[in-house]
Amino acid sequence: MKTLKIIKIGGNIIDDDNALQQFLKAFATIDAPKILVHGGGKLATKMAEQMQVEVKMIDGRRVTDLETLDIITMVYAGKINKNIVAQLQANHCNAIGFSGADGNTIVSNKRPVNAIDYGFVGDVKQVNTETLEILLNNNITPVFCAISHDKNGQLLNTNADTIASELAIGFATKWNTELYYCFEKNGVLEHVDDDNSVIENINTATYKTLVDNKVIFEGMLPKLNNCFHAINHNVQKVCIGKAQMLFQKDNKHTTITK
Ligand SMILES: Nc1ncnc2c1ncn2[C@@H]1O[C@H](COP(=O)(O)OP(=O)(O)O)[C@@H](O)[C@H]1O
Ligand SMILES: CC(=O)N[C@@H](CCC(=O)OP(=O)(O)O)C(=O)O
Repeated sequence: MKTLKIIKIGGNIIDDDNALQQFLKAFATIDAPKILVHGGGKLATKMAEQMQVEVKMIDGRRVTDLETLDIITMVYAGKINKNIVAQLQANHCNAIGFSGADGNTIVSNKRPVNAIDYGFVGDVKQVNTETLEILLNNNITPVFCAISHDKNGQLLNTNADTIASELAIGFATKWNTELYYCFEKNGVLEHVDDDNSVIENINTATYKTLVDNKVIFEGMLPKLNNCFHAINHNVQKVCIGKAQMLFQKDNKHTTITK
């Protein structure tokens, strides 16, 4: 089986021009099939505020009305995605930008309205890998933003961590798939302010204890739920940490196991 690395980067890299440049330079040197997934939530919030559109987040998810959907489409699929693709091209990595609508790669259902109406937010129902495999087999690197579609003409906002885990699951039966979540800390930490307190391995049982003891909270909860979703659906390797974990062998990070 061929190995595929799916790498997700969040706000800490995207919002910092130098960090992004450095990361993309290093990413371009990965001489193996790879997919980059990027968020951009912080920039979308900034843009919405500048345009005086109300920002509403519930449990880390953006309530996405039509105006907000326009903003996130411009920011995620436009500004951030195209900038990353251009910089990868400058680093001799042949990249192509994707939303889930492109090549019908990620189909989702608009989240049903229960207690909360999230608006135009999509829950992934299907990942189509055929087009992506043709690109990967020809040394072309897909770059995904956090947008999917419903196959009826509607774009939907889908969390970037979820896009990454669902893509990984979509590939996992045919490829040896590795999923890497890069964020601003060295991994899941025993003490959130101490970057030296990395928990090197978390499994289903220790995860429960860490949540019960409130060691893990806020944004880390949905991120870890995505990690376990992936590891329980054939994804071979799931890691969380700083981007350096990809490039430096002895860089401490967290590995998720069943
Ligand atoms: N045990 C923990 N270790 C590390 N970070 C944690 C932990 N518990 C909660 N967090 C929080 O989770 C955040 C990461 O989630 P989030 O902000 O959603 O990431 P992203 O960079 O992908 O947007 C960290 O910045 C930190 O504040
Ligand atoms: C539905 C939903 O919440 N979507 C996210 C998508 C962007 C994202 O996930 O960005 P980060 O990884 O940088 O947080 C949002 O609009 O904020």
